[in-house]
Amino acid sequence: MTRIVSRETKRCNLKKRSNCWKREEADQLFKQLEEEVVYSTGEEAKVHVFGKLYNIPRKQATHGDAGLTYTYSGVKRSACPWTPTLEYIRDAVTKTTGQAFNFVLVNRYKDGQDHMGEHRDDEKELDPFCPIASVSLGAARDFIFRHRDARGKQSSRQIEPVKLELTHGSLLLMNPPTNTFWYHSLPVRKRVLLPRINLTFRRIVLDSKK
Ligand SMILES: O=C(O)CCC(=O)C(=O)O
Ligand SMILES: [Fe+2]
Repeated sequence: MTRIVSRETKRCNLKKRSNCWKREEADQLFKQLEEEVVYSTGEEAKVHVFGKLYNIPRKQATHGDAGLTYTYSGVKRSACPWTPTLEYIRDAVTKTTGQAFNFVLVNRYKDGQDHMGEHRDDEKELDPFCPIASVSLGAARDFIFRHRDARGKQSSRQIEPVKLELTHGSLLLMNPPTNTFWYHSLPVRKRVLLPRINLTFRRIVLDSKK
């Protein structure tokens, strides 16, 4: 695992393993996920921004233990059952990290036009002591972290963003308290023509189980 450093090392606590899965295995996992994952439609495929509903610029699915729900961008999503491939990847991530996960958010970007805006994974139902484990398959994409005090023109501090490339078969661990102090985004990359699937394994505290 490579530790990713910034001047704010203690707070931007990331670890990356580029070759968690070899090329052939990663190809196979991508193919299986394309067959198994059913992406949200209707209300669940939208986000609330300042009281309005918008289509998200990618596809999303949520899977996890029975009964779990997760509110993301103002829309509540319930977890579909684990598929065999998601379970297989989850178990491999648990073996590598020593952490148990009960939920995964799947994001599918059809090409470089699909993206994710700057945000923190700071939902109240997440276990604050558990890292978020991000598995990437398919096209490599840039992933950018910006410190909360260094965003926008009127920012109070000058802290360099942390830029990573998330490649096919890689695993990125976002350890606490990264998501308290750093925002992250997956920007548009017009030259990327191929799809990418990202899985973020999370631990939801069971109080939020309904
Ligand atoms: O696609 C990615 O790598 C980012 C996913 C992400 O930030 C999220 O699911 O919250
Ligand atoms: Fe995120």
